[in-house]
Amino acid sequence: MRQRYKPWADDFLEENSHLIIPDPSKHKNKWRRLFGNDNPIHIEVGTGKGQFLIGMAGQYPNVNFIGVEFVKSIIVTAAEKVILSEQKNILLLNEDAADLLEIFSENELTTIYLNFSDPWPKNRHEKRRLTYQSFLEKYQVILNPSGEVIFKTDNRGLFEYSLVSFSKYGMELNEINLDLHDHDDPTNVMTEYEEKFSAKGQPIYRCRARFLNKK
Ligand SMILES: C[S@@+](CC[C@H](N)C(=O)[O-])C[C@H]1O[C@@H](n2cnc3c(N)ncnc32)[C@H](O)[C@@H]1O
Repeated sequence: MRQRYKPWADDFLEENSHLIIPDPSKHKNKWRRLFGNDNPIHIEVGTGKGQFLIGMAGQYPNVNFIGVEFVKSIIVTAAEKVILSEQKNILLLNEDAADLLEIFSENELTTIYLNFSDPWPKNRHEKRRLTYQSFLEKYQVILNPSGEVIFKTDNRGLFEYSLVSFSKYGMELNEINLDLHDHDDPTNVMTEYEEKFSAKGQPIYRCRARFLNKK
């Protein structure tokens, strides 16, 4: 995702620390307190510029949404959009998904969205894919027993890899969709990448996956 360098990004982060939460491990097991309600928590990992999160927050006002994005300049763009949207049920974290276990406690989340995750097509980069086993291990801990991972992508190779990775890990696969836009689904909130790729006529793949044996 291309972004301009934003030299003022650090100041922006500091001024908006109510939205882009610094030192998030302090809130481990206390995220609902920060939202000021007892609603379920859904996170998007690799949230990009925030379009999906804002759309979902509007559609589901009784859900707390958290976007995790490790590129500072991108999360600043997402934050600017969240501020304009005036949605109160969104928080953002400028963090690496590799650190999710430091940020969320066991069973704290209901849903993890992986939208158009970077494919990392080279074999030697497999460990960076957000559906690699080491990430699944983290998702398994922080999702509650009925929680699920919902994965959307335009990338056939990453989709196939991820279905295998989920299955090998013993996850239950549900609703494997090979052309999400084949029919109108008014509940589907499009991400920036989804808009771009579906406008080019590319099929969008989606699946839902659940951990059967929660540790
Ligand atoms: C291809 S973009 C997709 C953005 C958005 N989800 C969408 O669908 O439009 C992937 C995003 O994931 C972020 N990302 C990749 N790996 C990450 C990680 N380990 N932790 C946090 N963010 C990550 C990238 O910086 C990038 O913004």
